[in-house]
Amino acid sequence: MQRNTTFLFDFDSTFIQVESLEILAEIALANHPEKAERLQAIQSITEQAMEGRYSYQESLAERMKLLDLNQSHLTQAIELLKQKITPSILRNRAFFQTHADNIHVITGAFIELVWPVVSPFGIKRENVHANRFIYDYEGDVLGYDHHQLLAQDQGKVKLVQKLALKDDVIMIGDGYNDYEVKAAGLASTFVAFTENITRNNVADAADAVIHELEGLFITCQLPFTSPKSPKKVLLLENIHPFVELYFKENGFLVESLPGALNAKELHSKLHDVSILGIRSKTEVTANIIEGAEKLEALGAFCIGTNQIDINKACEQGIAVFNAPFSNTRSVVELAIAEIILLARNAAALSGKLAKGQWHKSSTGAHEVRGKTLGIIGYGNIGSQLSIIAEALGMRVIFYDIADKLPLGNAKRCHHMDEVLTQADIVSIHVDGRKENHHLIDAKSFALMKPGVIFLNLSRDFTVDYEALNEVMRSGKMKGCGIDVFTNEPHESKSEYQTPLQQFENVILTPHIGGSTEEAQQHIGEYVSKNLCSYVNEGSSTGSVNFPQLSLPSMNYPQRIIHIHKNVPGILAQINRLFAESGSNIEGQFLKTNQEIGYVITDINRQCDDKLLQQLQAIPHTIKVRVLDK
Ligand SMILES: NC(=O)C1=CN([C@@H]2O[C@H](COP(=O)(O)OP(=O)(O)OC[C@H]3O[C@@H](n4cnc5c(N)ncnc54)[C@H](O)[C@@H]3O)[C@@H](O)[C@H]2O)C=CC1
Ligand SMILES: O=C(O)C(=O)COP(=O)(O)O
Repeated sequence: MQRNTTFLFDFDSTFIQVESLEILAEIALANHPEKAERLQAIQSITEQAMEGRYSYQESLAERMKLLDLNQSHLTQAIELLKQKITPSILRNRAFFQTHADNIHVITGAFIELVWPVVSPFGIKRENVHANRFIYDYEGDVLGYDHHQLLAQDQGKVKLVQKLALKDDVIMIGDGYNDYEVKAAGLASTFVAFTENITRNNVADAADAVIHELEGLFITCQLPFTSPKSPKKVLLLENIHPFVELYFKENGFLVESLPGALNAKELHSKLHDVSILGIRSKTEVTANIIEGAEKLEALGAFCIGTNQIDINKACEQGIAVFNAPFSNTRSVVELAIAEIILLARNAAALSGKLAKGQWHKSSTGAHEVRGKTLGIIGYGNIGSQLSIIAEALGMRVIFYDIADKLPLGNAKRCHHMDEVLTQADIVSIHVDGRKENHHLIDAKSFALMKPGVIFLNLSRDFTVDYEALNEVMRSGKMKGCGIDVFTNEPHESKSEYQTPLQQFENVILTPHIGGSTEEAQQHIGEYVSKNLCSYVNEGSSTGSVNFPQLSLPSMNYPQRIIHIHKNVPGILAQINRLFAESGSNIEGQFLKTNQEIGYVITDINRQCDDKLLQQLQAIPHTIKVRVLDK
């Protein structure tokens, strides 16, 4: 970069995506009767001040009068603002760290909010210039320090004047008061930053308009460029907020949507997406995968992967990841709760009392101690349920198609019918493979004992729900707990009808078995880290369809990843091409599974286009990826 350049950054709507005072107002006015009017007034004053149509000094005073702040509002606002850092700022953290001596943040926002957000970027405390609150002895905000230069009209101009910078100065911001610094002759260049908001009069006055921070590197001809153009991540179905933050911090562009998408919407969204994150609702069919040209990895932020066409993902060289045990405990706790409540008729009695009917009775209400729990599917969930049920004094029997070690005193049955005929409670925990369609049908219900309690917290299609309705209608069954339904809605708040709603002793939950904060946080951390290390370094740990390789970090100029159908002789062909091109292999890793061969080669130089084309042309090649150190 040119030496002796100082960069002055605005904070609100530049460093962060929002106006910090507006966020603070949202929090402080949350329960205020005039919330809407006051927020609107604050927004309108901010806008007028930012466009240079209103005195800054008065605008700050007016806005502060509308708020009644205390310390807890500030704490909440800081947490929110940390999540609102502008994406291109976030992915260029290295720029701020490298040039910390020459970067100042100059803002009318308050230091209490600004410092926690900018300090992780290595920006120096003495280079952050902001307003400050004044507090009473109880920590409530009395007001702000009117004497600060930044609280006054032309505050930024006065402040920069006082700094008496000797270097070439570049001011970057979205507001008219940022332009004023250049207009006053205190900066050689004013760069209008429009990633969050575009103000036409500000952009018109600017020497350059940049939509993302990378534009600054080009405008100012700085050799400091972002290492690669950022890859895009699409997150659906309300995935835990940690995930968005994690990907942004790792330099990805992230779009998060609250619901699932249908096939058409998903198809059109995926054209430029490298990583897709979903939960159980989004169907990722063969067609969708075929159309997603840039897709490298797919994360199921849940246990089940039956919603994804895994074979097609293998054919296209797309690695699929899930969280095989992060929500196991949550499902088990719900199942245990349902077993107890149904055994006590509590669901029916609670429903009656909710309607004003007091039905105190012990008839048909039972303890679960000593009762036989029959578990179908003794995997992660089934086996953990077994342990907790035994701890409650239940007798456990189970059936699994795989040879599973019985835990505690649980008894393994060799046929599902043995479980169905003996159990007082039957709980289904099989995986979502296609063969399990209507595993439990009318015949299965016929085998069960009268008064049985039935739970399905696995997948809807494992149970014939028409047959379940019939058996509930017949009165044979004591009750059922159902968490998974046919055609579940895509959005979290929707209407939903099922014939099971007509019965009393039922517990119907909207697929919340794994929906606890603990589970979602753990799933978020587990899956996003695996996805990130796959895309950035090639490690496939945690993948459900790729051979699992945990790789050392990249120490050589390039890592070439060759994904191919698992047929003999490919490795030899790859190595012949490396040898012929004069590349020295510094490290090599190979792992195969039934479908895929996964070869990772670290080489001592940048691979040229010819070599890449040759690697791609090896018969049975699915995909070649190149990772730069
Ligand atoms: N309701 C919810 O929110 C949640 C539901 N789930 C679902 O719960 C189910 C179980 O999950 P995990 O225990 O983690 O899976 P898992 O893969 O650890 O265990 C499934 C077990 O079922 C066995 N199995 C498969 N087909 C069978 C059959 N026909 N008969 C007997 N055994 C059979 C397998 O051998 C395996 O041991 C899955 O369908 C999963 O998608 C998981 C988490 C949350
Ligand atoms: O983990 C699973 O397989 C589940 O069924 C949970 O799905 P969800 O993340 O709640 O959409």
